[in-house]
Amino acid sequence: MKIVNFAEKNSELNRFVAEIRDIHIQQDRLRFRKNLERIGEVMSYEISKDFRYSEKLVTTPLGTARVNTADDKIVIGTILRAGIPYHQGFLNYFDRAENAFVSAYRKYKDKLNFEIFIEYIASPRIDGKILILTDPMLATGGSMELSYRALLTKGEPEHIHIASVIASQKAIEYITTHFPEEKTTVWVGAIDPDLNEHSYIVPGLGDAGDLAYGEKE
Ligand SMILES: O=P(O)(O)OC[C@H]1O[C@H](OP(=O)(O)OP(=O)(O)O)[C@H](O)[C@@H]1O
Ligand SMILES: O=c1cc[nH]c(=O)[nH]1
Ligand SMILES: [Mg+2]
Repeated sequence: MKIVNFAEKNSELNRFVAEIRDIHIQQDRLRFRKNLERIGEVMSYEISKDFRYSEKLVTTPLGTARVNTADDKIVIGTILRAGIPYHQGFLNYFDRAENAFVSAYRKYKDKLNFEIFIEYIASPRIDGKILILTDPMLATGGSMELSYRALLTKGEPEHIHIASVIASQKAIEYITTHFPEEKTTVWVGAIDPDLNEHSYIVPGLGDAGDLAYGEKE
């Protein structure tokens, strides 16, 4: 399985990731959401290099230009809530893509133990399409896997791109054993070493959904 870790190369994307992590900057919700969106845009550009292209003829006012454009059918799938601004970044580039939304939430039995529940799914058919699953945080990898399984009720994608901003090392291992090896690619802004006892990524950034939209009850 190909795993692309953007932190291994220096680029402006690192600054966006640094800002969403930084306790002095991340409280600015508008900037937090905008940075998730910008990271989605940068990742879209990189992922687009893996698509299939063919030459098209474009009529300009002065003649005909030959342009290589992508032929793949793309579905951007997102996990609520923190996925929303990140999703928008992908949609800014893949503006002709179809879209899927899944809700996944942690239901705590006590302070430390939780189950993940999927209650809502809105998706087109995904057979033979390129499915880009976007969620800024991959902590245990459980929400991503369950969301993928929920989307499989809508067909079998040709390829799956998993895009996250911060993943734990454990989640990367989880994804490599729970997604089809031959047709999954993982794109992450950074891979962090630890999960704490609440299964939050350490150092991570905290709760992405709360930082984007405010605390919930
Ligand atoms: O890999 P996992 O262990 O499943 O954790 C990751 C999930 O946690 C976050 O969502 P959260 O449950 O905080 O929901 P929210 O976006 O509504 O805050 C994140 O956006 C992922 O969906
Ligand atoms: O570190 C984590 C884990 C789950 N959800 C988050 O937003 N952050
Ligand atoms: Mg959250």
